[in-house]
Amino acid sequence: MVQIAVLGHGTVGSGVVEVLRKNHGSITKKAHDEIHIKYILDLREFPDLPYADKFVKDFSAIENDPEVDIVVECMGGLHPAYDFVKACMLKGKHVVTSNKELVATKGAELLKIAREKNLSFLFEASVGGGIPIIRPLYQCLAANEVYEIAGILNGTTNFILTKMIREQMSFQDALDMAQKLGYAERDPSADVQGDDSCRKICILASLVFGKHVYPEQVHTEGITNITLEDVEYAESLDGVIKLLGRVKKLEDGHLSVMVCPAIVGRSGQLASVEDVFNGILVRGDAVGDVVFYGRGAGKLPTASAVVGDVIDCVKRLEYKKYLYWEDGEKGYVKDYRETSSRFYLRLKASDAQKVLDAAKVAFGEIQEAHRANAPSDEVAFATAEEIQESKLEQVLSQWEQDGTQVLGCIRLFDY
Ligand SMILES: NC(=O)C1=CN([C@@H]2O[C@H](COP(=O)(O)OP(=O)(O)OC[C@H]3O[C@@H](n4cnc5c(N)ncnc54)[C@H](OP(=O)(O)O)[C@@H]3O)[C@@H](O)[C@H]2O)C=CC1
Ligand SMILES: N[C@@H](CC=O)C(=O)O
Repeated sequence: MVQIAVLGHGTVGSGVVEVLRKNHGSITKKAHDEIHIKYILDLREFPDLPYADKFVKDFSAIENDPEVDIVVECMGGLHPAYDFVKACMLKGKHVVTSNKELVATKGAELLKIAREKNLSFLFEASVGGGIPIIRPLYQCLAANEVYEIAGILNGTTNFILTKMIREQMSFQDALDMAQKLGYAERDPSADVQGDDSCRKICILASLVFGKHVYPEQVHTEGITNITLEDVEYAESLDGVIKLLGRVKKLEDGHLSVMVCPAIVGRSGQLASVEDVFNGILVRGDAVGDVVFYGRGAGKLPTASAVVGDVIDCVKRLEYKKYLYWEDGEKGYVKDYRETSSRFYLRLKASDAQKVLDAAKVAFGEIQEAHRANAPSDEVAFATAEEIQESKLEQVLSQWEQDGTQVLGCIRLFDY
């Protein structure tokens, strides 16, 4: 019998317990051993649960119990999650976590400890909720030189955007719903400001390219400035707005990594990913394009990934399969201002035609965008060519000085 402890009994932790209890028989067969939950750590009391006797409030009971083989961390946040996970590993316990903030920030260090101590440190649920993506990347696609990953990596924001686009629901109402459904982070600003997607693209980039990419190296924009007007203009360009995380390997060996709202073409591979679903496009030199799709958040989908890791861990208590990446370094991720994209711009100017003429001079060919009942002082267009970010900043700053107001600026990506 393998004894485990679950840290945190919120959305994910309670889902993990539920799945382990509900599917106990089949999980035992697949793990070739019985998995027994010895402790559940939480700050709250759960006296009415049939497993109320397992709750503890003192972490040291778990840390110091040599019978606990695997610790499943579902508390979230960096502290005390990092301190607890590290302490458990130093005591020789394997760790499974759903905590992307932990992996994106401390992954290289914790993977090093795992290797030194001959332990598993697994985190399938940290990216894409219930979608298998970590294991396919380091196992099934290991033959490839992966050169690009782009994905809708956050269920909450995709849910909000879908509600705004399909039902004209307000941003706040959609966010409230996502919180009630257990999709959002404890502090939902991490979802809507892009930090959650940033952590996830950091994990994927670190795993695929072998060197830690830290969240502070990644230019990150959220969806808080996206309006229903932008949604309508995007439709006229035959596109749809999605929050994307993207990493590309550049020819000089550096990475371009970014999180931002983007207009993707309706016929592209990510446009139809709606609601809480995530879609992750991986480009490999042998396989070509592969898209992973499924529920990116929520209690049971996430528990599915966590429990899958627990089973894998139990099967490998003796023979580890190491995940690994090195510490990162300054300059590894290219300054986003040196990269280029196509852009959609929405502007307010007293002389709209003058702005369109100036746009053609600055950016070359443009495609005008339209929406019903647009005021006469509003113009919107997409550039046909890619523009370097630093050049765009210069042009927009000059226009603002000349009295043109930038109401919207969104990249266009070909996925
Ligand atoms: N929700 C989702 O769909 C997904 C979440 N994740 C990740 O999984 C992790 C957990 O998320 P989620 O379950 O949604 O979060 P919740 O806030 O629902 O659950 C966290 C639980 O941990 C408890 N907790 C927090 N700190 C401590 C502590 N110091 N000691 C004991 N218990 C503690 C909380 O107790 P209390 O409430 O009393 O503070 C709460 O019960 C996060 O890292 C999240 O990013 C990953 C994929 C999907
Ligand atoms: N808040 C996250 C939860 C899963 O990672 C999301 O909405 O995607």
